[in-house]
Amino acid sequence: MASNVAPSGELLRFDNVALGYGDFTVLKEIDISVGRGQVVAMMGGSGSGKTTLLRAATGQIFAQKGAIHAFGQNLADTTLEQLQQLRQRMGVLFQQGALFTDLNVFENVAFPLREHLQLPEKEVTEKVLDKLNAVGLRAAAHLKISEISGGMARRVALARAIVLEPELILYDEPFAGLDPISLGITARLIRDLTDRLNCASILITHDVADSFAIADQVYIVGQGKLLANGTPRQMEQSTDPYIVQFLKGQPDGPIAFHYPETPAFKHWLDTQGRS
Ligand SMILES: Nc1ncnc2c1ncn2[C@@H]1O[C@H](COP(=O)(O)OP(=O)(O)OP(=O)(O)O)[C@@H](O)[C@H]1O
Repeated sequence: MASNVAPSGELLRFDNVALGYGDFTVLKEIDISVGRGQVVAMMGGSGSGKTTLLRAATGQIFAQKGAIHAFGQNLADTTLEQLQQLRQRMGVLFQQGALFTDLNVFENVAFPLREHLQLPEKEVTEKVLDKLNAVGLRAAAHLKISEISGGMARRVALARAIVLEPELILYDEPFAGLDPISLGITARLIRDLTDRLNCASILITHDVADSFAIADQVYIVGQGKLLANGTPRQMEQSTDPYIVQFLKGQPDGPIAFHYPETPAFKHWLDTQGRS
């Protein structure tokens, strides 16, 4: 029983976890702990398994080995109903946080409230305007999605992700494709929302400068495992060649450009008659 109870404030925990698809293991020996009030950056090269970590945190895939606890509950031991209840305590912001184009800004943000809660209309209005205010778009509530910019659409998607006041918010590359100013604003916003909602935020990101400016903890994955974790300052002081290459964006170093050849690839190549 004791192992089922999260230490105070711990919202997500990975213990010696291996993750993958079928018999393919993407990551192994992963230990992660995310506490209330923390902003955590998950970094790593392309294909290193960042999205896979996010899928595991939301129970879309399960650990091949080890245990994943969200809100103190082992995800592998939950019923589908329990898993859905846990997911309601999470907000997920995908890179393409698709908005409903036939609904205006207000109705997009109101959507999860109407789906999950039976609230009086006055309360819906209050909650939606409050979240739109938090992302600086209160006065855009009436606009159609076709009338707002791409950067604004991201912020509407963010307001929608937080409208149910999740305890854990997962962001898949929240900075991708943003200009430097919007990027800085979005980073600040993630920090402020985390503090204001007293939730935890996990960001998958490639952006070192802006995520380091707001993160409490950084995890770097690569070569099938967790390469490093610590505060941004500890990462900056690392002399590990992989970390140095990753943080400086250097083309030459231990990070391979080529996707590794797997048995499945070799088998496919054989069937092409080109081995
Ligand atoms: N549904 C799937 N089935 C099989 N393999 C998958 C699946 N999704 C991802 N993979 C493989 O898992 C590995 C990690 O992919 P993942 O999407 O987690 O990487 P990532 O770090 O998020 O990459 P990027 O930064 O390029 O988005 C890759 O080798 C990928 O081919």
